[in-house]
Amino acid sequence: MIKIARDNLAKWATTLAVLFLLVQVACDLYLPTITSDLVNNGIVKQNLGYIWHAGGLMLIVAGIGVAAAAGNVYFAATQSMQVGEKLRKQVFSHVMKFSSRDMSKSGDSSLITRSTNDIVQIQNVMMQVLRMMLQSPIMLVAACVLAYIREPRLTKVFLISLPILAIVVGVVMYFAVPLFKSIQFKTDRINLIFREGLTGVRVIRAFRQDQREQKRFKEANADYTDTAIKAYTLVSFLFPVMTLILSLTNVGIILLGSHLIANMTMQVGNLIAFMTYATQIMISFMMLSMVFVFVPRASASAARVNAVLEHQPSVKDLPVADREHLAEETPASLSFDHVNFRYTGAERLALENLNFKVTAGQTLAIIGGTGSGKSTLVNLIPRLFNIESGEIKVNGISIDKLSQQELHSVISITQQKAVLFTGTIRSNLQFGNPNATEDEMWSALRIAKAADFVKEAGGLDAKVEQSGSNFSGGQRQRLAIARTIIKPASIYIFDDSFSALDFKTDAELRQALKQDPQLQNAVSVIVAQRVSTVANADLIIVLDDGKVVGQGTHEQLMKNNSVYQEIVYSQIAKGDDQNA
Ligand SMILES: Nc1ncnc2c1ncn2[C@@H]1O[C@H](COP(=O)(O)OP(=O)(O)OP(=O)(O)O)[C@@H](O)[C@H]1O
Repeated sequence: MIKIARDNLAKWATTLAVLFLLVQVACDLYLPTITSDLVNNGIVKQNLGYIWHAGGLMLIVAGIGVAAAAGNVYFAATQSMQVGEKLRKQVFSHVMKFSSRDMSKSGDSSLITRSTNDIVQIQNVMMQVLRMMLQSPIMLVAACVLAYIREPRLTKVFLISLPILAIVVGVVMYFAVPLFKSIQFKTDRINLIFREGLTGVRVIRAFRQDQREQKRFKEANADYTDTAIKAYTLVSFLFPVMTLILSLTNVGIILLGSHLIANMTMQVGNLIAFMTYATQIMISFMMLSMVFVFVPRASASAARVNAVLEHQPSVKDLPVADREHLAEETPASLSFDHVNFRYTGAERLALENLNFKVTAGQTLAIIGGTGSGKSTLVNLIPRLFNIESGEIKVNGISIDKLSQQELHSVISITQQKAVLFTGTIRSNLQFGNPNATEDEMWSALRIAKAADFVKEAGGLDAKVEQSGSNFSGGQRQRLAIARTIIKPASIYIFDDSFSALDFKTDAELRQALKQDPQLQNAVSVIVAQRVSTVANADLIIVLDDGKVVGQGTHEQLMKNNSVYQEIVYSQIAKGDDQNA
């Protein structure tokens, strides 16, 4: 919390908030003294002039107090909201640097809770600190001193009430603080189930698992609600108990005070002032106790946000001085030299001893069964993961020596699951190339066989809903392909991007890609399950369980590779391979 406050609160605004607060506290503390003097010297002595004088002074002091409170609220609110804004920005831009491994480590639903709910907790506590939490200890100490100065004999009452109050607050905190901390983790769980339910709604319905999912959500929701009820009930219990203690304290003060007044050893005004100070002491104590509830909760949130901000992305760039750069005139090429890769914590290598080189104008195809490592291989090219040993070169330079930004600027990729963003067709294509002209957009859409349905949908400004849900799976893939080819790059990667296309469209699309001048000067990497998609490639790599079991052209592999032959024959047998 302290680190977040130090890094994100503007010093001048925070100082002003504290200064306004001090003025407000001074006014609040001065008012009972004026009231006491007004009663003792004005009302009791029937001195009208003094009453007018003290009344006027009261109005001025109260006015200054209100103005100072307004100033404090303004700076406390703007500062705390800006802390929230800065933190959300920092978390978002830091998470953007995360590799797939970093993302899966934190969990995306937890990252969402951290950047929303946790940051709200922090900003609320910042507000309370700048508003009440600084005020209460100052008020508490000052009111005790002033009450003692005004009437030391009455302070005996506090010797009983304050320890009782401290015990009540301590007991409540002991039980409430762990509950508040666990609320954050339970919010994560609700978000996780909610997200899975929303993204998998069709699957859930298709498998008739609605009841099971609803039960899972109901349990997590009930668990969260139970904890929240317990935590807030405990805290709410504090207020009536404190009010009771405050009332009893006032009764004690009145009993003792009336005795002193009857003995003519104390003035009525002093009793009124003392009671006001007593109320201020009790209220400050109550506010201070809230510090012990909300600060630990926000500290737990701050620790969760700091954990994200301090997490070092597993894929890091070399220091600027050690980096190499891509030369514009270098022809495109991609090479793997004795590359081994293992997922973190895995016992076995996911990819073993990969060796190949493809140059400008060539197509590399990767084929293999489910889980053989095809996507893993292509994800190594943009360095989404670090390899264990060996070397990958793009345009002749080792990818470890390039900044990720520079590397990504020459790679254009369509992932296995086509991801579109909320907006329009135009904004999605501009993701690939922000400077693309309308002609270039239509050309990319034509090559990707997407122009017809885009025209029908209303053209480039047709809406794309969240995740492209208003388009079919095949349409989404074609739009993702158009976005890939509109980007000028040296390496084009299509990770199983043709799987949702029918054979005819698949063949037409590959033909169109072959004729595209941009792709003719680049390396194309195609991952596929269908032999028809890969048959014309310059180099085909056959993967099986992370190992290269065949490497060559379609003709070479048909002659001497049993695994490839098996794939081809199984597809012919199924009638899949009409175009091979
Ligand atoms: N993030 C990950 N962490 C750990 N293991 C992973 C991860 N991603 C994939 N794997 C494992 O690596 C192996 C290869 O997976 P990969 O996704 O590369 O296969 P694939 O050939 O692309 O499969 P498919 O054709 O089904 O898409 C699988 O055994 C998979 O379980």
